[in-house]
Amino acid sequence: MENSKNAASDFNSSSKSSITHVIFDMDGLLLDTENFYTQVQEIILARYNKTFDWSLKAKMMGKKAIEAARVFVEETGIQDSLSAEDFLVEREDMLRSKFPTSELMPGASRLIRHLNANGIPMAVATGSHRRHFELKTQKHGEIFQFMHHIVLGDDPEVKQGKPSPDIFLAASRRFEGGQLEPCRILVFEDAPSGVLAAKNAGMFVVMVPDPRLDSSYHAMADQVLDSLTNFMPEEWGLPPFADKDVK
Ligand SMILES: O=P(O)(O)OC[C@H](O)CO
Ligand SMILES: [Mg+2]
Repeated sequence: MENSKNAASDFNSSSKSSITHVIFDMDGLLLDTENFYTQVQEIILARYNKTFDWSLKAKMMGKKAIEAARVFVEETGIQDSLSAEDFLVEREDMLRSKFPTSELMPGASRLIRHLNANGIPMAVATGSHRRHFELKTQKHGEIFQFMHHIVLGDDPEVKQGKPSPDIFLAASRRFEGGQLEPCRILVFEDAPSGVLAAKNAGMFVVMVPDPRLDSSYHAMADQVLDSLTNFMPEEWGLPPFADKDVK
């Protein structure tokens, strides 16, 4: 799938070289946390003799917790037995025990360190709320400290979760100098809702999807990679990796 859609090559050179700032999604992009949600949701659905699949996963991932919960109970038809609010309560203990074990996705550390070393301002925009963010990043303070700021799903400026552009526009406003032209921002995302949110904000998006996600979702992204390790900064006018930067 690497570079299976390389729309960067479709852009004129001024667009490609206009990137000055980067915004990262977190779950499933920087951190390998999406499998935790999948495992827990499989367990809960099994109680109702139903199976969790990737068509449902695609509709939930990237969203704020309550928005994803509503999708879960409605799409599976269990809303009369389990409300969205009760679903969140039910999964909480399982998630809280898993999140502190979160690992970085391949290539995340290398890319963040490279952009930081080259003075590229970075932010995180995640649907995760504060309590979950703290648990997930417990082991990764060293990497997240390179972010100029972090916008969370329960931030007051994020009225609606992804695919609304709210979170990316809020992240853009908080860079030095205020709101940037959207074409200067490159977003990294794994979720269909997140890619759409970034496009709704007018930004460029590199999608790094799970291979189980239906490829029809790739069409929205400007570039699709099978791993952050395959990102080539120079395709976006950003400084290239030096040979010494180990993947
Ligand atoms: O992918 P993120 O970082 O926006 O997180 C969203 C949810 O918490 C998980 O899908
Ligand atoms: Mg994500």
